[in-house]
Amino acid sequence: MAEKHVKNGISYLGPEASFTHLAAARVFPEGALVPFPTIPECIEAVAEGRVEYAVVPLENALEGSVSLTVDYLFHEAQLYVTAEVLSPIGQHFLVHPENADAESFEAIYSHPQALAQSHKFLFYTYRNTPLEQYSSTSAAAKMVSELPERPIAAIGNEFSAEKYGLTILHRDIHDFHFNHTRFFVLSKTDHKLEIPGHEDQIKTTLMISPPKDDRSGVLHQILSVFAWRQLNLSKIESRPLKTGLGDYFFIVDVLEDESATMMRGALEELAAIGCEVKTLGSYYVYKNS
Ligand SMILES: O=C(O)C(=O)Cc1ccccc1
Repeated sequence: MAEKHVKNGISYLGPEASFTHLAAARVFPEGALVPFPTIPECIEAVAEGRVEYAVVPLENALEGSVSLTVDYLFHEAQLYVTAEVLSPIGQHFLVHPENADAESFEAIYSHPQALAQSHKFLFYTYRNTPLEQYSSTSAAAKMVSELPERPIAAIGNEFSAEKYGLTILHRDIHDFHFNHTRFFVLSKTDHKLEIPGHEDQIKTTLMISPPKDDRSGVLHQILSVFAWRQLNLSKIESRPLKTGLGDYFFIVDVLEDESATMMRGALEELAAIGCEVKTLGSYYVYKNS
């Protein structure tokens, strides 16, 4: 098992029973999982060597990228992706059992992604109730469990309901059925987590900064590097470089190992056309049920 080799623990966005905790438990079922209150703190813990791995949410099928994670990986830390965990996400409306019959709620707390994923339900059912952003779904659930005297609610998963003794007042309130989140398992060293049960397809994530001269057709040039080599892309996204309006870098997921001949050629050619490439490494996908 992977955790036999994990000496120093695994950071995740806590507290217990967050979606990130469930993702971390998929790849490290018996690992020393250490909760941190924010995503940057999880990433810093692994960058500074206080833990060996960090598990962080990267992208949600309904809401898109978690920009905090993407930007931190690009601007702040040189870390590698050792695995991806793909988890189905079910959002529920959680209340303290003492408030299960409340007519209305003072406020609804959750992680911004969870609030956004449940937007339609909240709009049609609790239009006049303030929505309050919280550091994670499980932190919101924990808080609701500690304040029975306040008629407040949290949005989170079934495990939070169980762990913190909450009642599920409304089940499956996320707006679209296909609600999945991708999580990255990060490390300071470039390697693949290889434990039983991964998907066959290998992936490589690259962060590509185009040449500074802003010449026309540069995105086309970048894409052709992959196209003529028949390297399939499963994602391309632009993020601000934060150097000026209109300056972007591209996050590209390629369905190939970075050590493959075609990939090495692609990386060389990207450098030759003036791109700066930060590779996050190659990894397998682990599906969570
Ligand atoms: O808040 C959590 O539980 C997290 O782990 C972050 C998150 C929030 C919503 C969907 C997926 C991950």
